[in-house]
Amino acid sequence: MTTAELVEQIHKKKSFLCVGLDVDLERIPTYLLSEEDPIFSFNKAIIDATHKFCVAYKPNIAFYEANGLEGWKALEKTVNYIHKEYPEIFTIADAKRGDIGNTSRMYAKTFLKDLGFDSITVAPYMGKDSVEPFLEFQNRHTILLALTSNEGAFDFQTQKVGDKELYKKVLETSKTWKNSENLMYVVGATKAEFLADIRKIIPNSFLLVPGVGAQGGKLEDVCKYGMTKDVGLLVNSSRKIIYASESSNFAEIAGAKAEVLQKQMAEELKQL
Ligand SMILES: O=c1ccn([C@@H]2O[C@H](COP(=O)(O)O)[C@@H](O)[C@H]2O)c(=O)[nH]1
Repeated sequence: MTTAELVEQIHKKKSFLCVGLDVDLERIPTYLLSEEDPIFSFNKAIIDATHKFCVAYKPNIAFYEANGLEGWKALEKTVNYIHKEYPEIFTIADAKRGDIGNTSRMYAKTFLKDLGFDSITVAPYMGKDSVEPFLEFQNRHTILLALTSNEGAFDFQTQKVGDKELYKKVLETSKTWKNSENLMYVVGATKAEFLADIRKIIPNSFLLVPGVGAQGGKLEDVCKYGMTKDVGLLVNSSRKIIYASESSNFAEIAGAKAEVLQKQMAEELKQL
């Protein structure tokens, strides 16, 4: 999907919500566990109930890998289902990969070609040659970790390297890489106050913003400091939506939670 198509969808749905599909078998309704593929059954119900209110889905790959081969099969079925039934929706493999060039090339092939995700999260730590193999894919997006939502972000990312914080170096340096137009960045909603500075370096890039909901980040703050004229934001919420209810109406309740966020986003979009 191109960025222009993503922006079009955001305006059409009045939403920049990304629903995180972090399926934990210990948290899904127990009656689903007797189904042939409980992970896919859960995802399908969540997707069918929330698709009207969101523009992106983000399965975090850890939750699939943790279930071995069955998990990988469920991941593949989930991304195929989204692309077949709701082709207007942007898909994010939250895999946080990155390695020496020839290894990164394999990660990129797996997620962006074979599984067909529109984007993948990548760690910048190993530098240019670890990220550029992901950037080669046309109309696919590499979402580089810039300033993450967790407390540990202060261990390295906000520390100065020379005269500048590491996360700022990541933003500045990554702009010089080949096919950098295919870059987006992760910035945690819990670090919204950093967004004004971040926008000085990357005024137009799309940001994936996790941390609204369970981690306490505020949508209003993210919009105040991070929104661009083309919106420039995909705000993720996972647990607060998909585990809002553990009973048989879990999907309906997830839909209602997603709608609440969508309505807040529609209000924010009026200010553009
Ligand atoms: O900085 C980051 C990067 C990724 N994540 C991931 O996003 C979701 C957040 O889930 P919630 O349940 O809405 O807290 C999850 O998959 C994280 O691994 C992040 O939180 N922060």
